[in-house]
Amino acid sequence: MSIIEFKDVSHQDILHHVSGTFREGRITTFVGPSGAGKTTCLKHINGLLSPDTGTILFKGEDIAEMDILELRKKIGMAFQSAPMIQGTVYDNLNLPKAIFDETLDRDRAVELLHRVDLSEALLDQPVKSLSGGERSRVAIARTLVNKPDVLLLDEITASLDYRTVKEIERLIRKLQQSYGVTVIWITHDLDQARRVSDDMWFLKAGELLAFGDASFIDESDNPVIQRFVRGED
Ligand SMILES: Nc1ncnc2c1ncn2[C@@H]1O[C@H](COP(=O)(O)OP(=O)(O)OP(=O)(O)O)[C@@H](O)[C@H]1O
Repeated sequence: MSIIEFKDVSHQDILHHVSGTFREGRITTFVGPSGAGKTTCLKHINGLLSPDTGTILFKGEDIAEMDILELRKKIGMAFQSAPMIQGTVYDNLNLPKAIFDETLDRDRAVELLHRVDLSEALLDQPVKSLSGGERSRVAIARTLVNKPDVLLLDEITASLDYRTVKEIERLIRKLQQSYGVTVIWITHDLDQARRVSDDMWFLKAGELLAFGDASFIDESDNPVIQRFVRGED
């Protein structure tokens, strides 16, 4: 079943009549050349950007009609450059609650750290003392604070070393399998996309050329996709 659907979405000169679905409980990876519109699509899903024309449905409801803060409770987002505020790990995990004038229980904060395989000893550490991999995990834990149905992740493993990249990949899979969360993410690494995707969306120059089961990336007879796979684009 689809959890999010784009219906004929256009945005400035960046996205052109994009129509496609994201299946519930799956990991979908955006692939395609630089500047294809991947990040722009992602930002449309949690209302950071709005379509000029067309509609985006979340569980059948037009997100333009939804309360934006409620939408962002249901759709958590972490960027590569996940902005961390100065302060402790707890301060950062508390941010999504603070937006609603609420406070995150410390017990819940510890539980979130465990979910991303971090020790509770980190809770009162300043974030600036963390390694890149630990920061990525805190960024992911922060997206889980409001128990979202969907996680949006943009390039969260860029600039991490190979071993840490693999650990974060395992974590993404674990979150999907253990909690049934739908993951929609972007990576520039096609091998990584193959390793971690159930589904893919292939974008080129703002057009969605293919979407669905990830196997299409290696089986497509579309010359544009074939060139991308050969590393020629
Ligand atoms: N705020 C903006 N105003 C105008 N153009 C923008 C804006 N943001 C992005 N663009 C342009 O839109 C196009 C798509 O950008 P986007 O970042 O969505 O692509 P992408 O596929 O994520 O690229 P990359 O893989 O390089 O991150 C690019 O040509 C970019 O220069």
